[in-house]
Amino acid sequence: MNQDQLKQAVARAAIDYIAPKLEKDSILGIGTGSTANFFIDMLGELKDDFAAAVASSDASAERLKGLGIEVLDLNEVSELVAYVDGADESNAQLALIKGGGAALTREKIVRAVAREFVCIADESKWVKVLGEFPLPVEVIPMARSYVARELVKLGGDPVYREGVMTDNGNVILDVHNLSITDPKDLELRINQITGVVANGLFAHKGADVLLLGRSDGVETIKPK
Ligand SMILES: O=C(CO)[C@H](O)[C@H](O)COP(=O)(O)O
Repeated sequence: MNQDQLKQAVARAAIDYIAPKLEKDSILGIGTGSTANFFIDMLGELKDDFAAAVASSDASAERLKGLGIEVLDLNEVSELVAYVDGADESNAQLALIKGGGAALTREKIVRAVAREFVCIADESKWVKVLGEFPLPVEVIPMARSYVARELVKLGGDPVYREGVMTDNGNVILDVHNLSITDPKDLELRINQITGVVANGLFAHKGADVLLLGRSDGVETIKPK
């Protein structure tokens, strides 16, 4: 199976996982990226079984609306039955790196409101130690150089993602060459740098379940 087929398989597994949890008034949180897109496209099948969705990006919101799924502003919602999204890396504790698609801040906010985070990923995202994928950090534009210098002090090599502006009007620094042995600690340290809006470590609130697509099937993984 190629990577896209694995992504489709985990999207299908997420539909099967979510379907029994949906009630007529349920609101679902939906993430961003190519794996999330496969999920969104299949979610059309269930659109009469839940009330509405909240999306972590404008792109996902448009895709959902295109299928006739109502999209709500998060401020209108007090709880999401689940949040379904992809990841750039996951370790065995289901601490994640996210933000390859620059949507990390909204993803963190939507995830915070969700009862359960169902992560969907192909096996290329499964790692022993997080950090081979450069860690995205969303930064207020005027703080970019200052934050970059502070990230160097933490041992990383930040690279400005040129030409990219987030849905919140900010910029992204991708931090290379980190070996993240304590994701919870690093998540807090980076958040403490003035000018950082959010970083792509989902360690304090990681995934509750990972549906991991392998060539021999989808594995359901709970945090170690
Ligand atoms: O965090 C994300 C977007 O900000 C995505 O979930 C992550 O980049 C994975 O993307 P894909 O499913 O396309 O591999």
